[in-house]
Amino acid sequence: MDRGREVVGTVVAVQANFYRVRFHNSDMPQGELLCTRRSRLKKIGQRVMVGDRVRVEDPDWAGGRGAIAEVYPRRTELSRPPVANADRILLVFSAGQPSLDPHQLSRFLVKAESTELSLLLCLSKCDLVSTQWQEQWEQRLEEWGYSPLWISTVSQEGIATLKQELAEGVTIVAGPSGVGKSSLINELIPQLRLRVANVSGKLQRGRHTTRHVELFQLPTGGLLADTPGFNQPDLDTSPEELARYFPEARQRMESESCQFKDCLHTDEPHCSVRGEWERYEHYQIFLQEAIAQQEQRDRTRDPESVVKRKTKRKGDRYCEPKLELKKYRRLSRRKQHQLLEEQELDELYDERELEDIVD
Ligand SMILES: Nc1nc2c(ncn2[C@@H]2O[C@H](COP(=O)(O)OP(=O)(O)OP(=O)(O)O)[C@@H](O)[C@H]2O)c(=O)[nH]1
Ligand SMILES: [Zn+2]
Repeated sequence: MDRGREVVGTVVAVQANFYRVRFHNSDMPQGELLCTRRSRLKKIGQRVMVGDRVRVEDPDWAGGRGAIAEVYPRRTELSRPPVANADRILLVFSAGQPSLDPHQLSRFLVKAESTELSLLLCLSKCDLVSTQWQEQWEQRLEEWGYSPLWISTVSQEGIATLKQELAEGVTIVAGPSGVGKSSLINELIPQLRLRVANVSGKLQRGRHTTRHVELFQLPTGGLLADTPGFNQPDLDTSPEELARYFPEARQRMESESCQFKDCLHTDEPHCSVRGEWERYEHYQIFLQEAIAQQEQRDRTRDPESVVKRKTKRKGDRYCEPKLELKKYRRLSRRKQHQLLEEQELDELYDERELEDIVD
């Protein structure tokens, strides 16, 4: 990969205008370089994200510095947390302490599904629950469309399997507070604890600010993003899309379509989704939320340009994004996030902190 004066690597952290780029070749003199972004990229508005594959020019191995000259096309892109090329979400929920809350689990599952990345559900602290309890939940989750991996950092159950699952690609860890994410990450990357303690509290603090994302190298291969950025399960999906994020609803829609193309699966006639499945109730609750969010969004932008208004039976009004404009709307929202994040990142680190990072 080292073609004279350029190398290709992965951005593992973004700190103000600096990028930590990691190289996987064993023949590199060292694993990482602290890089700036060529002004040409700045001019064309090319953003550099954690997870980006980049070409670095003029690597100065002795000084540990370089300059990013090119960002390769992204396979995937998340805005919250801002990570490029992520492959999967590792959703961690605790089997006991705190106990498994079906409603909260459902929210996180829907949120994870909405990223369209692959999803791995881990139920942690399984040392605290009986096999019988596990079997019951396993059956229940199967009906939801999921097969969980039971893990425990105490008994080590599932840890080896999990390591294999994560050995390739980029994984984003998500899940509510207290379920054992930190314990799990320390188990997967034993060096990390050491490293966090060594860097004068800097990374430690970084890990707990909502904007900071960092990719850690797993000893068995693969990269892991530990970020609290994903942990507020605000759904942020349109009412029309919501059903797609329930495997049970997807399955029903695949075997038989609803009479109306824009069916929201509430009280429409000949709906294939409405019915006797456990999480239908969750669907209805999330739908009300999604409709409320949609209305909120509509109020804050020019309704003419983005939505067409419709009147449903019983006079309920709701808004539907015009199809051809939806794409544009998405882009522009992403753009907004992007600008905001760049601005906040710049504000987050002052000059003195920058010097710390460079040291
Ligand atoms: N019994 C049992 N306890 C565990 C296990 N894993 C973690 N814990 C305990 O659960 C508590 C929370 O663990 P953390 O790793 O801090 O959880 P977290 O998800 O990182 O929490 P936040 O930092 O708040 O997001 C700690 O007291 C751990 O010792 C496990 O497998 N079994
Ligand atoms: Zn329907």
